[in-house]
Amino acid sequence: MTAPEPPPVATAARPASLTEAERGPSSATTARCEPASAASAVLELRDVHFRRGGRPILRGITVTVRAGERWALLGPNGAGKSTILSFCGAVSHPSEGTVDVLGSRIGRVDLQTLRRRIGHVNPRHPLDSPLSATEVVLTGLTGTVETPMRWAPQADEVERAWEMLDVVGLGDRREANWFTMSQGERGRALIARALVIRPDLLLLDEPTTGLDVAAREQFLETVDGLVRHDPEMTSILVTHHLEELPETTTHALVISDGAVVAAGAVDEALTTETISRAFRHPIEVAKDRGRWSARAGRAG
Ligand SMILES: Nc1ncnc2c1ncn2[C@@H]1O[C@H](COP(=O)(O)OP(=O)(O)OP(=O)(O)O)[C@@H](O)[C@H]1O
Repeated sequence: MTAPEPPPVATAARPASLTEAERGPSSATTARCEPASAASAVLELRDVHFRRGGRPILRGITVTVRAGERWALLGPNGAGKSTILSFCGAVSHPSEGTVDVLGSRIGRVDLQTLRRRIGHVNPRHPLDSPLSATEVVLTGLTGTVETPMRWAPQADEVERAWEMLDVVGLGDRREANWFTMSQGERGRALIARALVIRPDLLLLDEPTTGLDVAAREQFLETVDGLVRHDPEMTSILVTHHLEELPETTTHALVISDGAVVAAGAVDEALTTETISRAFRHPIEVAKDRGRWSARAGRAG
């Protein structure tokens, strides 16, 4: 999945509405995630359709994410995960339907302002300079990849960056050079970068891509640790792999071919039936001590 890093300026005008034929199956394929608690909605997608070049990419996605929930977004290649994440990150608009992020309707508000409240962890962070871990985290405050010219952090901002490096277990790596940091350290530094703005919503876009098993486990521990640090944190983590889900995941949205297969409490949404349907292959889903696994089902 290759969700775009939020661009620095608001995006283009809303595309024209879809015709009925282009919309494809709507209510029939829509799984609604009913609110599990009275917590306020952080994100609401209602009957969202999206098309590219006339081709339907998303078909009737409806889901509500509430404060303090930690969602996983799963589905096979090309299912539409990046496209959904681009709405969650206030990067683009649906062709039809509504998206409310942090109480603001996408298409009616300045997206750049909204993005300042959203932390985005993208393991393909395109940094080309030998910034220190502290400097990388500080670029979260400027919303840039590089440190802007003539910008210098205030003392309290540096303190905040160090605090976030402590949270992700990199307290002793403040001066580490981006070029010499391991993939795992980079991933954790990017979480600190996302957290430095005190986001109301954290998006993790296939954050364990490229990590070896030890680094992956350390990364997942870090993600689980965020919940202890801030139990109210709302997050959405995108992955293809059930093994890459943090134990603290509370809900899941499973999509396939642009439509919802399952949405809701994680233990109900991630089952052998829903994952097999989404990936169009018999897959046995198991959960052991808080972690999920998947293996191809065998005949007999
Ligand atoms: N720029 C584009 N132009 C045309 N079609 C695109 C473009 N980007 C994505 N698509 C199509 O939109 C569909 C959904 O893509 P999306 O990237 O959202 O899926 P994904 O679930 O994130 O996939 P992956 O896991 O492979 O990254 C796919 O069929 C893809 O081919």
